[in-house]
Amino acid sequence: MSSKRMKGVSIARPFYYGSIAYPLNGKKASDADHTHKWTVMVKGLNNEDLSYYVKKVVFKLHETYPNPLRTVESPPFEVSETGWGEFEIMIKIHFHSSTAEKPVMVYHHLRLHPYEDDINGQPWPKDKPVMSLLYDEFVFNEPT
Ligand SMILES: O=C(Nc1ccc(C(=O)N2CC(c3nccs3)C2)s1)[C@@H]1CCCN1
Repeated sequence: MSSKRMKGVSIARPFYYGSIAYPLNGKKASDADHTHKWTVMVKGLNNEDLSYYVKKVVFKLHETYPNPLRTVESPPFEVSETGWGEFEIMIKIHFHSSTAEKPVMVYHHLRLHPYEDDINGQPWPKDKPVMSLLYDEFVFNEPT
């Protein structure tokens, strides 16, 4: 493959972002009110290493969290916390200068609770995690 970047070509790279939340079910947390532990993340498909083109990811948590702006400069690009509620998390993905791409900003609504009962109508098991992951693609455009 030519090492010279071909003009007028777009390259799409898949990734997903979102959260996985686990009920604490009374287990220890930094704060007695915290009912869940959760992780918000940006991942490549099949655990692809995004650091080939992602330089860092900034997660902006709710302002009540200490140091709400969390910068992650190496994979895994994720932040784990405990808490009691659901809120919007801003995620800003920065690329290596070699890609000459502007940062990408996405918003994720942290989910701790399932939308409804389990798929077969049973109540959601109290220790079952809640995943909310969305698929997207970075599109790198070659200069024309
Ligand atoms: O929940 C919601 N907003 C939330 C903001 C922050 C939340 C949270 O969980 N935590 C703050 C964090 C800490 N507090 C002190 C030390 S760390 C643990 S929840 C909204 C309002 C109702 C519906 N959604």
